[in-house]
Amino acid sequence: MILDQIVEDKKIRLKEHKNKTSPDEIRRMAEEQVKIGSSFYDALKKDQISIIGEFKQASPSLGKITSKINLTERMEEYNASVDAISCLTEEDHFLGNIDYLRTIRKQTKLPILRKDFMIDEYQFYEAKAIQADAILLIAAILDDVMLKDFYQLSTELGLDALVEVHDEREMERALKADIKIIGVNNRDLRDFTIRLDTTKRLSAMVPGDKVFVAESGIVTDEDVLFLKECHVDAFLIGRAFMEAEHPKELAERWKKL
Ligand SMILES: O=P(O)(O)OC[C@@H](O)[C@@H](O)c1c[nH]c2ccccc12
Repeated sequence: MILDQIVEDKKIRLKEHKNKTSPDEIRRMAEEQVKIGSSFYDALKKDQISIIGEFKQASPSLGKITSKINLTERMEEYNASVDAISCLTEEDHFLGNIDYLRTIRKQTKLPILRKDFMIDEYQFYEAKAIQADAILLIAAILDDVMLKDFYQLSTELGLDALVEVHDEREMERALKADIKIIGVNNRDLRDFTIRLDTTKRLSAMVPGDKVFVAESGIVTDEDVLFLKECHVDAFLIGRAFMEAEHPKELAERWKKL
């Protein structure tokens, strides 16, 4: 399964990162940071629907994504239209990098989500050191103990955690761990099929006080209308924004729909 491969490759990358910047050093860097970005949680919790705009240059399911605009142009559009940014930092399968997040940080005060496969404490200090405001926790690659420990560490570091689930069992685990921000990935990472109905199915389990995020496969007006019916608080949009000449126009239209 692709997820296993990504995690294996991540372990190798992690070693490289630790060799370059030692765990002691990264902790020190994390402690030194003054928060620049606003609150990820607050950005999604507000009454109106929120949009998280992603920066993603490739993925195992979509291959290489060609963008018509450069990163600076993209950030101008995002700054004027979305509520939070998601930046892929996974190198091998998504062609991400922590340097992209650093570049984005210089161009926005919007909250930034570090989108990666978090499997080691080191990555949380690193996220803090590069001035991310939030991190992603993927329930499918974490057992209950890791989920709880990483969630607690995030909170201690002042990082919001978006916990990603894909089925009822993972949703139950997230609810048991008392996670505040829950995302449903509509993409099945085992075969890459996309079903927006996943959000609809799981929405019934989510108590009203949670922040509920629909992720992946949101491309058309119909998709947006369908998900609004599911009472989500936010959409996470990658490909549609990456391929759009003017993501701002799309974001504005979708908010109003
Ligand atoms: O490009 P899309 O279909 O709009 O999807 C965005 C986002 O949901 C997707 O990139 C994503 C969701 N969960 C992830 C976990 C790891 C990497 C990437 C992801």
